[in-house]
Amino acid sequence: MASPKRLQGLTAATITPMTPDGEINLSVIGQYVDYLVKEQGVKNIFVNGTTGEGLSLSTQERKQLAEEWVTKGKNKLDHVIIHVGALSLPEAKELAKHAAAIGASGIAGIAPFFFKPTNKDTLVAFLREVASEAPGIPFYYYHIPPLTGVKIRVEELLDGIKEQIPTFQGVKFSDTDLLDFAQCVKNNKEQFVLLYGVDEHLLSALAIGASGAVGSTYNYLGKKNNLMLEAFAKQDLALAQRYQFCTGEFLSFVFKLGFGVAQTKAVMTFTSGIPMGPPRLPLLSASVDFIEKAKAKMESLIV
Ligand SMILES: CC(=O)N[C@@H]([C@@H](O)[C@H](O)[C@H](O)CO)[C@@H](O)CC(=O)C(=O)O
Repeated sequence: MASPKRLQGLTAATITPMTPDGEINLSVIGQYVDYLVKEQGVKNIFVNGTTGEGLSLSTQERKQLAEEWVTKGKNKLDHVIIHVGALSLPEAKELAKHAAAIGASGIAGIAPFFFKPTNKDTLVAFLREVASEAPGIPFYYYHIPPLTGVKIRVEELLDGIKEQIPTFQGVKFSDTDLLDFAQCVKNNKEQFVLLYGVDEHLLSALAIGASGAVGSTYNYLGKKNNLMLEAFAKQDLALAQRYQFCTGEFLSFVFKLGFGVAQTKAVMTFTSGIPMGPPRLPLLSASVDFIEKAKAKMESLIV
């Protein structure tokens, strides 16, 4: 996969489509790529992450999905980043090697979260081993402490990391600690790509200097968020705020109903018309009541 430019703008954290009986459904991925590009204006994807239920998939399934996204994204997408993080180092390394071999444009990894690294050095040691399996493509650290419980500050992690991991390219920062994020930007903006991952706060992160964003809502609110990025670039803060409030209005509505990956699958199904199927246990499908209410809310959104 050609990666002509540094990753910037929006990256959709892809959903893993599943059949009604819970198998991965590769047959709709081509249609999904076209939907992102044509309907949402999103040309970067982050595969097998949180939204993609990556940690609930087998290694074989993760490889199949990575291959399908790379194949179907060819000549259509700019960046296909494959999340290869796993609890087991050999598994993460195998996935990293595989992603490089199939032509992914980059890989990303979370901190292991059962036995956790307790300091920066052990985290870097783990990430270095993973990244070294894919020496020809960029590596991104996926920081998501609400889910991993690993709270090592990214500001600290980035200090000297390029000497340890030569392919280190940036961070997907899925946390609300904007002080840590700001320090990362202040110290590393020229060198690294700093992608923000809490969609409802993206405008704040842009003000701090984020290079772009990775998130679940860019699957179905990509167009509106692209307009927010445009307004921000033109220094039209009032318009950018209206777009941010629009995402916020939808999310604050669905948060009250109960919102996570299962509900994201349902929202994407009714928005795109592409069947995303059920989530995998322990997640449970969104209720009919949720779907009806979320759909009505989505249809009522105005900027
Ligand atoms: C915890 C979580 O799922 N966070 C999402 C957000 O996009 C999130 O869905 C959104 O901000 C709504 O809260 C992303 O950061 C996750 C993500 O990018 C991924 O799927 O890898």
